[in-house]
Amino acid sequence: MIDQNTGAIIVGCLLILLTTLAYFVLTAKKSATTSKTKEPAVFITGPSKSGKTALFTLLTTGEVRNTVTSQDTNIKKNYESRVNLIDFPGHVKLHYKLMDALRETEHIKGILFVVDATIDPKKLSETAEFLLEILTITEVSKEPIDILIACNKSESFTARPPAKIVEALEKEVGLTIERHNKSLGEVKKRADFNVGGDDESDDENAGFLENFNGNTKFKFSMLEGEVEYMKGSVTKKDIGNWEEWLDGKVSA
Ligand SMILES: Nc1nc2c(ncn2[C@@H]2O[C@H](COP(=O)(O)OP(=O)(O)OP(=O)(O)O)[C@@H](O)[C@H]2O)c(=O)[nH]1
Repeated sequence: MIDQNTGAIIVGCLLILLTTLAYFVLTAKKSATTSKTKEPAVFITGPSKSGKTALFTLLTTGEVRNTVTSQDTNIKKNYESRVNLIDFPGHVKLHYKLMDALRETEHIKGILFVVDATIDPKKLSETAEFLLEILTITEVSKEPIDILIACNKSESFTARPPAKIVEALEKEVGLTIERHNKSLGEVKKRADFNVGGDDESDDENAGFLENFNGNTKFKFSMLEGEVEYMKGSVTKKDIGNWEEWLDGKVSA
């Protein structure tokens, strides 16, 4: 038989135990969602089949190897004893992996955005949308993040000059911003009509995108982060310019 006092003590102990347990579970959950990765990183990204994994392999092994479409990230920890070099898959359905990493990494030293220079500039709209998606995060980060548009496959006779590719990308990014701001404007008008003038938008990217109104042509030079472009060829191991850019970012 347990007397009344012993019962009260047991219940008290159980309550303390449960409260402590709940506290630890909640704190662990909170820190898991708010803490950012502290290790500095350089990201390799860009559309599918542009040669990202081939470049990652060349940078990390010095060899040109056959690659297959990636479904997951490739990571080289302590690249040049300084940063994590991470290659992200290019498929649209896997872009979230990059977006999550962009939000969760505290020190992004630079982004190598690899494009296929042989692609018809008229078919760059998806690539521009992807780049804009990246910019909406990198441009509002504490430190501006620099981007290298690495125009790969330049040894091919169908490759276009990097300046042409960048010009086409700027145009497409500008058009995407216009479309976005126009539809946002329409949503706002409807909201004003319905609720009598609420200026607040729940679109987290609106602030950045609204900086660019229809009167100004979008240019990469308008951005906080520096956007450079250089040609190269992984197959021909002609990546000296990109490596120089990378060295600059890694040692900054
Ligand atoms: N001609 C040419 N082909 C290249 C070059 N670099 C890569 N490739 C080829 O392009 C194809 C795609 O290369 P990957 O490295 O797998 O492309 P990726 O960007 O990682 O593609 P995802 O994994 O789909 O995102 C492969 O067949 C490579 O051999 C290059 O400099 N010149």
